[in-house]
Amino acid sequence: MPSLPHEHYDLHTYLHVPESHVWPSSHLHDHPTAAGAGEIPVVDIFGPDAASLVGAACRSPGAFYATGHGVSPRLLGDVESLARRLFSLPLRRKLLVSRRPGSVSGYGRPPLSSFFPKFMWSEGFTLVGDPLRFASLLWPHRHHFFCEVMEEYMKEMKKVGERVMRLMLLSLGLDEEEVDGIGAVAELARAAEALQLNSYPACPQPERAIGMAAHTDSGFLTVLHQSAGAGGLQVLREDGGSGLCRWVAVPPRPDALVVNVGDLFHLLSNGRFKNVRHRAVVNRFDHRVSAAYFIGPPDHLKIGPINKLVDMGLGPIFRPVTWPEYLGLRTRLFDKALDALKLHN
Ligand SMILES: C=C1C[C@]23C[C@@]1(O)CC[C@H]2[C@@]12CCC[C@@](C)(C(=O)O1)[C@H]2[C@@H]3C(=O)O
Ligand SMILES: O=C(O)CCC(=O)C(=O)O
Ligand SMILES: [Fe+2]
Repeated sequence: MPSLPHEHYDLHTYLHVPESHVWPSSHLHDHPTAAGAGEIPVVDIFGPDAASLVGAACRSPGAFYATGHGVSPRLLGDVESLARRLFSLPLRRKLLVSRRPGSVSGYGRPPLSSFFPKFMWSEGFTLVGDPLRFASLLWPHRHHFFCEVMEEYMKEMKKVGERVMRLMLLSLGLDEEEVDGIGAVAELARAAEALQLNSYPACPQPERAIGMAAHTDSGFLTVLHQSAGAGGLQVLREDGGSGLCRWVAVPPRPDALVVNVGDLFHLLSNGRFKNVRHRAVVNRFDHRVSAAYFIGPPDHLKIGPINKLVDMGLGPIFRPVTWPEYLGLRTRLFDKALDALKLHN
């Protein structure tokens, strides 16, 4: 296999998984078919009892299928086909928009990959802010469609995120006034957001590779669209009471987006909502793509446990932090970052 610049691999060309992408079985434990399916709650986010159903799902497992979201299938299809088009561009073109050191956006490996000795079976592109500066380099003569679709998609995702966030806060016992008052939802209009497009080519030996290593997302919440087909998303679920965990498959549903609780909502809820650990496995036949939309607080806003949720006896579990500070902590500590904010052990 010819070597490519910057250790980039064309994953569509391999008949065997190269050593660089073979993961030790300790990381892949019970991978991938052992995962049960159909165990993630489904919630109509404008339906009856939406707040209490969302609340229950966010306590455990920390993820749910959101239906009734109102995002058009046309828009979801456009995002998916543009993601496929982007990743199928020649490598030299994609490298024009590669993620620069210290920058959050661009083409290349996501930050979590630096914590693992092996490469993941995926390509990623992170979009923060105006899509034009990337699109004009990727498609010098035909970038308008990409920009229009991504902008429309981010707007729609923000609406879904805002709705879900409101339901989450209401379910925690805050009333409408408090929800607007604490700033979280009101501030969402100026929230920080990022869109991560992921591409998982079919893999000749899926049991030896991983598409996206196990992690929690750092923001408030993530809204994920995944292409129809084999699926690959799995969430870690505690088996009722036993303390044992197992991976549960979250296959694509045509009517649903997947919502994941992130670290900062775990912190905001003083530990009530579960920042769910998840990963993406790959499969032999299907080239899967996903679009993960991350919502977090605006950069300047320190997020700490909501006063009303702080137990009088226990006090707050975490100290306040901004999203950029927290991303900095994650860069050093990865999945131990939240522990570093704990006020008592
Ligand atoms: C806003 C962000 C969330 C993210 C880090 C980032 O700055 C941009 C990429 C995002 C992503 C996507 C893949 C998984 C993840 C853990 C990673 O390494 O990069 C998330 C990050 C996150 O949630 O912290
Ligand atoms: O592709 C998926 O199903 C998961 C993606 C993901 O976890 C992420 O982008 O943070
Ligand atoms: Fe994630």
